[in-house]
Amino acid sequence: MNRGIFITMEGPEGAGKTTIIQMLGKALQEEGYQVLLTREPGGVPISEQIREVILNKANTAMDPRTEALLYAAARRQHLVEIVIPELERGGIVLCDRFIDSSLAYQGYARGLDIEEVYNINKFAIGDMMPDATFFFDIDPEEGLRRIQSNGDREVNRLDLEAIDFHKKVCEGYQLIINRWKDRFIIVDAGRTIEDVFEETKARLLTFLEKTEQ
Ligand SMILES: Nc1ncnc2c1ncn2[C@@H]1O[C@H](COP(=O)(O)OP(=O)(O)OP(=O)(O)O)[C@@H](O)[C@H]1O
Ligand SMILES: Cc1cn([C@H]2C[C@H](O)[C@@H](COP(=O)(O)O)O2)c(=O)[nH]c1=O
Repeated sequence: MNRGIFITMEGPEGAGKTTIIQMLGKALQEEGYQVLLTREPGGVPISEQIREVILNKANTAMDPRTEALLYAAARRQHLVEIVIPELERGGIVLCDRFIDSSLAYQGYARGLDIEEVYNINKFAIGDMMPDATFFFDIDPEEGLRRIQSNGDREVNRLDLEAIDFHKKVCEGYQLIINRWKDRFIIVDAGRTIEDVFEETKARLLTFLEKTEQ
C-alpha cells in the first residue's frame, strides 16, 4: 500500500498547535502537497459529539477511566472514518493532538499510568502510530495566559484544572518524549508565531522530503 504521512502536533494548552497547523496547511498546499488538517478529540461528527461530553464544564463527575475511554473511542472513530482513508489515498494528515495527549493527560497527569492508557489506546488504534510528532514546548503558565487572553476561545473542563495538573501534563510529555525519542521533533513554542511557524515549516518539509525518498 502506498501510505501517506501521518503527523501529529502535541503540547500543553495554548502552546500554539491550532494556529501553526492552520498556517502549515496553507504552506503545504502552496508547495503542492495534498493535506488534511484535523483535530482530536473530534474531526468527524461522532467524535465531535464525544468531545462535547468530555469537555463540557458541567461534567465534573467524570471518572478518569471514563475520560480515558472516551478519548480512545473518539480517536478510533476519527481514525477509521477520515485519517486512514486519507493516508490510503497517499495524503498527508496533520492532526492536532493524538495518543500522546492521552498518555500525558490521562496516563500521567490524572495518574492512571502511562502503560495502562497506552494499552487501551492500542485497542483503539492498532499499529497506527504517527510517523512524526511535533512537540510545542512552552511553560504551562504562559500557555494558560495565552488562552485566557483569547476572548474567542471557550474555556473547557480541562482548561479549568489547577496549574499543578497542567505542570504534570508537561512532565508527562517529557517521559513520553524520552520513550519515543525518534518520533518527536521539539519546537520552542515560547517565541513569536512567525518564528515558531518558520521553524516548524522548515523541519516538516525536511521530514517530508526525507520520508518520500
Ligand atoms: N507564539 C505565540 N505567541 C503569542 N500568542 C500565540 C502564539 N501562538 C498562539 N498564540 C495565541 O495563543 C492562543 C492559543 O493558541 P492556539 O489555539 O493555537 O493553541 P493550542 O496549542 O491549539 O491550544 P489548546 O490546545 O489549548 O487548544 C491563541 O489566541 C493564539 O492566537
Ligand atoms: C486528545 C486528547 C485531548 N486531551 C485534552 C487536551 C485539551 O485539554 C483538550 C482538548 O482541547 P483542545 O483545545 O482541542 O486542545 O482535551 C486529553 O486530555 N486527552 C486526549 O487524548
